[in-house]
Amino acid sequence: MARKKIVAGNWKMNMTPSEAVKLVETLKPLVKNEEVDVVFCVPAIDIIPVVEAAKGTNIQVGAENMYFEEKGAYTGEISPNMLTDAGVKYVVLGHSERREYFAETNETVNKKMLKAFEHGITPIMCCGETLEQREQGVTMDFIRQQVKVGFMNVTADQAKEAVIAYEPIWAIGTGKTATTEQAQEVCAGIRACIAEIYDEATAEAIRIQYGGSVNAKTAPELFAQADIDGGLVGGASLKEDFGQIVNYNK
Ligand SMILES: O=C(CO)COP(=O)(O)O
Repeated sequence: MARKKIVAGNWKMNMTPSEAVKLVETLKPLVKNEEVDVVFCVPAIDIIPVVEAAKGTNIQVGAENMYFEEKGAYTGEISPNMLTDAGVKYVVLGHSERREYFAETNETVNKKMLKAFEHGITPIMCCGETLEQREQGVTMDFIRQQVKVGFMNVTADQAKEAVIAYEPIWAIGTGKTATTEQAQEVCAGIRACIAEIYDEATAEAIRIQYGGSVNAKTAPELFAQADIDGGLVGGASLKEDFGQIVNYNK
């Protein structure tokens, strides 16, 4: 069975609540595509107004992070229950910016993965190499470790529902998209890694996105690759271009 494409915007630390509502109003008519799951991953404070503004549309709302405990003395953190109660369906976990600036590790990502599944939130787990690692030829070793630790104790049935985003760090926000061949090669490698951990059926079911300077021009070719099931889009998700990216096949 063919996997449904999933195109998610990662707004990062952009858009105040009022700006967020305006952006949803602008994008609402542009992001209709029945062949694609459309997700807006937004800052925590924007979640409630964005869920409200997206009611009755095909837009699903995601968070950009989540804590792995249920509740308690964790000042500043957001729990899975808070997210589901607000209407969140997806959560981005282990984005390279969180790994770099907020000490996120494969182990904390794994704890968050398990919590997300426990609460019925679909994780979008990010992985990806630095330029140095690519040049040293250890791209796949590094990513396999991220995936293997990230999915520790995740069942095959859960993994089938998960999303992995391959985001080469050197391509994020740099305007340097990985070539289609580079992106396809790593996404195929990630799928092979999932087949090793689980089985062929799980590898066939899991959705793998590419992220890193995706734009309206590069999306069609990228998303047409055998192992690329859509994209995680940063900068271009804040503009009308996001509509074209979602409609890459039109
Ligand atoms: O980090 C990204 C999405 O999570 C990619 O960001 P850009 O699309 O801005 O390069």
